Amino acid sequence: MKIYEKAPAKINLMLDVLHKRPDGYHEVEMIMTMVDLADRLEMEELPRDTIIISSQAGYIPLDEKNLAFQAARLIKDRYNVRSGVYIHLDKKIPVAAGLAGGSSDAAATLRGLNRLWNLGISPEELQLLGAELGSDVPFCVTGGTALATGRGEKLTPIANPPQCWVILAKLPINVSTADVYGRFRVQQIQQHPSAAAMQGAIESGSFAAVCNQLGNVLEDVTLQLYPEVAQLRETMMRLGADGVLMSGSGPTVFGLVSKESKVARIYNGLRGFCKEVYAVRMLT
Ligand SMILES: C[C@@](CO)(OP(=O)(O)O)[C@H](O)COP(=O)(O)OP(=O)(O)OC[C@H]1O[C@@H](n2ccc(N)nc2=O)[C@H](O)[C@@H]1O
Ligand SMILES: Nc1ncnc2c1ncn2[C@@H]1O[C@H](COP(=O)(O)OP(=O)(O)O)[C@@H](O)[C@H]1O
Repeated sequence: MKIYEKAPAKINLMLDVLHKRPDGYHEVEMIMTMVDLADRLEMEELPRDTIIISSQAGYIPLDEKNLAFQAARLIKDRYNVRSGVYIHLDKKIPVAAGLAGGSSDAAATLRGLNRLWNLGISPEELQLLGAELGSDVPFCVTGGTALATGRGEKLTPIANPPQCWVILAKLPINVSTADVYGRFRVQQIQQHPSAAAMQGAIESGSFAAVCNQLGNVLEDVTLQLYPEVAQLRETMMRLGADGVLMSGSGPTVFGLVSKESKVARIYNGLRGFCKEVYAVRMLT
């Protein structure tokens, strides 16, 4: 039997860092949602006690460094599953981009193997397993739109933002999340974005209000390291996106656009500047 799972990318509509914790992680407040740009996973049971990963993408690890491998190993160990699994990853989400591609693959693996092996694990338990793999994995398990606190693993589902187009642009730079958090200094932040204000904007259903509340304190770090990302951000604004922000630790910059008539112009304008551009819908 084969099981298929879709692993969508996330964007952070707001991201604030409160402080660095004694365990080295940062306490955050984020509002995250999913967009319709997704990896596709195919999972098939193997009689032997082994985990095999393949992918059409030549640039991700296929061994135990792969987050899908780690998710399969975790679920096998925790639930004493003797059989193995073959997982094929059809990668569409850019890697190390601030879009949680690896985390979403891990979450899709947890969901898929729960079905493949009839384990009956609840979504809450899958989220707890996900937290052992990475801070963004619990959100990717259930998706939707959520306020994430703690190191990102404590989730409160909230309303979906008003439907719109999301234009994503990624320059050929790989950003390390650990490096960006490592360089972040909370005392250098002059204006913190507000989770409450973003939640209010979303609940009001006003697209303009959502655009006004976009904010990400990690932008300062990544934009300073890579001035070309700042340029890309400005270009997206100039081309007429209604709201622009860097997602997560970057370097992907996204623009929210309400009018379909503007999408092609912005998309084509960016393509002159950046090879990887996607125009997708929010997954609401
Ligand atoms: C910044 C965000 C925003 O959604 O996303 P990405 O840019 O990675 O997509 C997340 O906080 C990333 O979550 P994730 O990529 O799962 O991070 P993890 O694997 O848990 O941690 C990688 C490293 O980032 C740092 N880290 C991560 C989360 C956090 N709240 N504080 C941290 O300081 C730690 O140094 C950790 O060793
Ligand atoms: N299934 C996977 N897909 C993508 N990257 C993966 C995967 N498994 C492990 N990785 C590694 O995880 C790192 C971060 O990848 P990714 O999740 O795409 O970044 P981000 O969290 O910034 O969105 C990369 O260095 C990549 O090699």
